[in-house]
Amino acid sequence: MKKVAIIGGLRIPFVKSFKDYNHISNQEMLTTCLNALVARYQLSGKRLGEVALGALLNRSTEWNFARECVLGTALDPHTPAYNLTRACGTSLDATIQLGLRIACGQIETAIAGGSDTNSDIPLLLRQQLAWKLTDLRSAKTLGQRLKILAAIRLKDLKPVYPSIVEPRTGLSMGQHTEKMVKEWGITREEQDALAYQSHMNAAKAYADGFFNDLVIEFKGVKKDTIIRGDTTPAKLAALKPAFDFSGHGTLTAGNSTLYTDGASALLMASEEYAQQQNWPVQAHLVDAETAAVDYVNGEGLLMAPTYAVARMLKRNHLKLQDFDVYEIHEAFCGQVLCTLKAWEDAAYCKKLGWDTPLGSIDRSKLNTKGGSVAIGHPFAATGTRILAQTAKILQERGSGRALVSICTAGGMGVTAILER
Ligand SMILES: CC(=O)SCCNC(=O)CCNC(=O)[C@H](O)C(C)(C)COP(=O)(O)OP(=O)(O)OC[C@H]1O[C@@H](n2cnc3c(N)ncnc32)[C@H](O)[C@@H]1OP(=O)(O)O
Repeated sequence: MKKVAIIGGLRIPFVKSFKDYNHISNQEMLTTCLNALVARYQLSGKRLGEVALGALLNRSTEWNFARECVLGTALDPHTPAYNLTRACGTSLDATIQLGLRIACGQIETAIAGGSDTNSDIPLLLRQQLAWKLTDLRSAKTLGQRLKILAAIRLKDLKPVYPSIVEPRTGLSMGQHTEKMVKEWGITREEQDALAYQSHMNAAKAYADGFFNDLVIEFKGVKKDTIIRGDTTPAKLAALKPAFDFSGHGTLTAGNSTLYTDGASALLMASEEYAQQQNWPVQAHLVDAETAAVDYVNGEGLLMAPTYAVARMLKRNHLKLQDFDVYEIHEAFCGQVLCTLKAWEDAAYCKKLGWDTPLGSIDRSKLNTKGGSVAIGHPFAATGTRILAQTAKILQERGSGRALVSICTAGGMGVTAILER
């Protein structure tokens, strides 16, 4: 197996939805990231082995989204590309799939990436109207057409908005997380403290220039807009619950990810190819694991990373404490805290196949440059956002091992180990 090198990643600023990137398409956002990678690594006219990209809120007419993005760049048009989605784990999964192909020697270099926007969403027609319009297309006579048109009702015209509600439970991600934090006894104060830390870490990373080469200007926006260096524990404590209005809700706009628009991409290569190109290697992708939970029958929706990490640690003969960097996607601060608490719980860890608890992590190593609550979470873009950040942290450290973990809708988890 060849060593899989992460060369570097970048992204456009992540912004609060319905504001700066109104009506900007996923394709434009992601193509911008690809073109920036092309310029940075002199890829103009070069054929890459493969490109894997994803967007969750994409139009059905953009069925060849990834290839269209590639054709919008200065890459050699002989570069193949394919769409891939695994909810919020999309671009981490794209990196893993491409990494496997690099490791097997099938390809030498690749780009993974993702994009999502709530400000240019694909609205759908109601199914009743869609069927009527399909029938209209195949109607043979004027009479048949008039009959179909006459059957269209005003209520048929109401559009269908995509929603992040689990179809099998009817609950949103936030409502599921409210259930999880109640099960694990995670308090509002703990969630707000993690949110505060996320904002402080991100604001400090910006002040230190950490994001200078990770975030490129787009549409006049130079930096992420969700990060609040001026937030305070008191401001966070004053926010009202956003998902549970019974008086017992603890998730708020402050300790949850806000709806976000953005895109990110990551260049990878085999170790040998990176050397030939004189590309400094930031880190190596060492292993990865995915998992799923039975949330329909009671498991916590966003707890699948607990399983994935437990399996990945066993396979690599590692302990949870054998990491210098922990990058855990903050879908909600509550979900991160449930995950950490579950790893400390002996009975739960038995279920994960461990005789002893996985134990605690050193919290000072967690999301040290800010997590998704502060930076934002454009669903499919988060994976390569986290990987680019993690690889750079490892490069700056000079050595070390990082754990990357993302929970996803549908009760899945995507996790990976990076080393330098
Ligand atoms: C696997 C996964 O990743 S699952 C996750 C998938 N993602 C989701 O489910 C998205 C969840 N997010 C949401 O549903 C929405 O963004 C919500 C409900 C959290 C918040 O929506 P909104 O109410 O529109 O948020 P908004 O940005 O307006 O914030 C509400 C208030 O909180 C304030 N606020 C938000 N964050 C902070 C902060 N860190 N500090 C201080 N105040 C804050 C805002 O200023 C605003 O105050 P205002 O009403 O006085 O202007």
